[in-house]
Amino acid sequence: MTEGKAVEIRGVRLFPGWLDRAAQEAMLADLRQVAAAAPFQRYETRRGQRMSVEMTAAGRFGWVSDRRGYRYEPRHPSGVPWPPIPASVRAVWDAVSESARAPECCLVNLYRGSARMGLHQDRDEADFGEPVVSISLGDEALFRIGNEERGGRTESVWLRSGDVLVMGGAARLLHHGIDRIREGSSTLLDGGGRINLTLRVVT
Ligand SMILES: O=C(O)CCC(=O)C(=O)O
Ligand SMILES: [Fe+2]
Repeated sequence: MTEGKAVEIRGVRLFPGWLDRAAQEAMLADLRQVAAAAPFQRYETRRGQRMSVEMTAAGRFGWVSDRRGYRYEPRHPSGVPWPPIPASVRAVWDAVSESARAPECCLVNLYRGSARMGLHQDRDEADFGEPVVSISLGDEALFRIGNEERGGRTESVWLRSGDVLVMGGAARLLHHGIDRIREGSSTLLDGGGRINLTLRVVT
């Protein structure tokens, strides 16, 4: 782990290049095991649209979506419990979250091709005093940061492989999303694409 200095954008703290290449590869190996136990899925929304991002999770809870809506669940849709959060991932939380609690969910997002994530707030958790910690692996992604209210001006920043970002404090409920991935900008993932991890305290 290489400790860089934080850049702040609207209170979101970005640590560029927090993980070096070897640490990224080790984390990816851990995530392959997570995905073997709890395979990636493209969830349906309540309105019946398939999300472009493939998802899985680790930890006590995983975030899922289907025709009943979205929520945290203690099991993968197949019925198996989510695998534990890898120690390599947990170490990042311990280093940057400034939280006294342990993360209860590591949501794993896989972006391939034209996958994107629209502007949204992370607000399915019980305690907004706890931060969300995000880790980027693989292709670069254009991350858009908005406001607590809907609408208004936004700012964008490219997230690169190994970058870590913390949305906490006054920035916890800012709208954010991924406009697009720069395909082929990283060689980390076989077959290209980007994995994003978000660590959250759920209860
Ligand atoms: O992929 C990212 O960097 C952001 C993911 C995100 O906002 C989420 O999973 O809630
Ligand atoms: Fe989010």
